Amino acid sequence: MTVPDDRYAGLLDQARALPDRILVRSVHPAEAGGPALQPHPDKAISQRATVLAAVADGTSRLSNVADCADVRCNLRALGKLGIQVRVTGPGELMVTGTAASGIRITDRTLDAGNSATTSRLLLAVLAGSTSDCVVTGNRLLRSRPMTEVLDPLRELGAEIEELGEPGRLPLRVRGARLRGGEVNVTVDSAQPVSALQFAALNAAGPVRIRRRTMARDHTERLLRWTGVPVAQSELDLLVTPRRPRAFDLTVPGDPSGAALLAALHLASAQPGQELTLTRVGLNPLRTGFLRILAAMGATVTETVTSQDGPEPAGDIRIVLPGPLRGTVVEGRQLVQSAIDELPLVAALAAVAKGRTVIRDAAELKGKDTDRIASTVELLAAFGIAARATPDGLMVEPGTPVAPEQLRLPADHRVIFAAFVLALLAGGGCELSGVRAAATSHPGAIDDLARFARLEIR
Ligand SMILES: O=C(O)C1=C[C@@H](OP(=O)(O)O)[C@@H](O)[C@H](O)C1
Ligand SMILES: C=C(OP(=O)(O)O)C(=O)O
Repeated sequence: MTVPDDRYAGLLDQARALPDRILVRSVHPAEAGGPALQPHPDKAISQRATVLAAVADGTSRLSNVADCADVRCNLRALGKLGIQVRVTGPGELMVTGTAASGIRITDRTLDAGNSATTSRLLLAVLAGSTSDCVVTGNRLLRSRPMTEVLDPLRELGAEIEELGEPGRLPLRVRGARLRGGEVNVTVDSAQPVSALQFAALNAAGPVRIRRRTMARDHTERLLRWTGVPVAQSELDLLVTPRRPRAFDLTVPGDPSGAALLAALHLASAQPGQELTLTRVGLNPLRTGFLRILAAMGATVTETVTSQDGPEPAGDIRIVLPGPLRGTVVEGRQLVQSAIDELPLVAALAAVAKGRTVIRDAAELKGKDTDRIASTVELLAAFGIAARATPDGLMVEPGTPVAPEQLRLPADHRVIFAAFVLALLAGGGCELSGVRAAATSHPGAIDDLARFARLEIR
């Protein structure tokens, strides 16, 4: 996968093609007391904020927008719907919203690329519009399940036709007048809950969304902040249809990006060496990785320094006083709050004292790859015994040994875990397929270069 070459390329901050093959030569621990690091901007909030701006009343200004392949696909799709998106500086966008009836399609086929979030949010916005479009994605995305979004949208009256395999993209959406009512989300995932909130904005009456797990609540926070009534009672959300106000948002740093930097640090640091990360989103529904690190023996301090937008943000300090300990990661809410970081947990578990078990994470099977299988395979490539279980995996620690050459799967989260394992093994490992890191984080190789000597092949 390459960073899509479109009219946003070259304009946002990190726009450039990545190398596909790198040699991790050796580890060089970050200097003691080195500078604080700032993770890349949050992808999940960037995705939601751009779609929200597209349906808001007026022109919104977004800063520190994630420049990654998933967000580019999202922007390109919005462009095809006639939404005016102007890049005004690195990571800065001005987006002028259009009422559902004002969508002016320039191309009926919207390609979400690799991004399930983009595809699911688009399906919801289109379901209540006056347009007739096809939402599709790349080969990986076309194999991912869509029924968790399709079924409740249809209950609200959406007209969606499956053009390929049942329950998969490509899907044709003929815009319809959606009704209000009650819908159930029967998976742990945050995406259907977000999608249904977007659908509710344009429904004929309030929509109650019943879910079984609290997961990232960025959409509810953004909607409330832009004037849409979203009431919560226990796990249920009640969304009253309303056109959101235009807004001015600075996207915080990505907790997933913070997790990568933290894992690279822990894989290379001397005991007692500290890492400080700044301007990170500290939404507790996203920071489960920090709680898992604490359970593994790290000392983690979070300090909220800004709460003015819809999300808390601040600094994270991490220090590992002694060796990592194995842990049990379980419980749907904890798992959801660290869902994208579980491959990193498994990588660090390779050198922990004692076994690590991850449970309640069956959802990982429906990501860019089956992340349970690909994480187990990755660990095996480094000589670490890991085993897939029906809802997670088990890691028996050992001594990671770098394979001379390793072809990585097209899954950014597994690639990040490979970077951590390459450090834990002390380097000496050529990794190919690393370009897919651009899905969420084109700067991932630069992050790795802070902790290792690299050669671009
Ligand atoms: O809502 C989101 O932005 C996301 C939610 C998670 O997926 P699920 O909602 O399918 O768990 C996560 O894995 C994905 O990276 C982004
Ligand atoms: C799975 C991910 O995103 P999405 O579901 O949006 O493709 C991810 O970023 O790890």
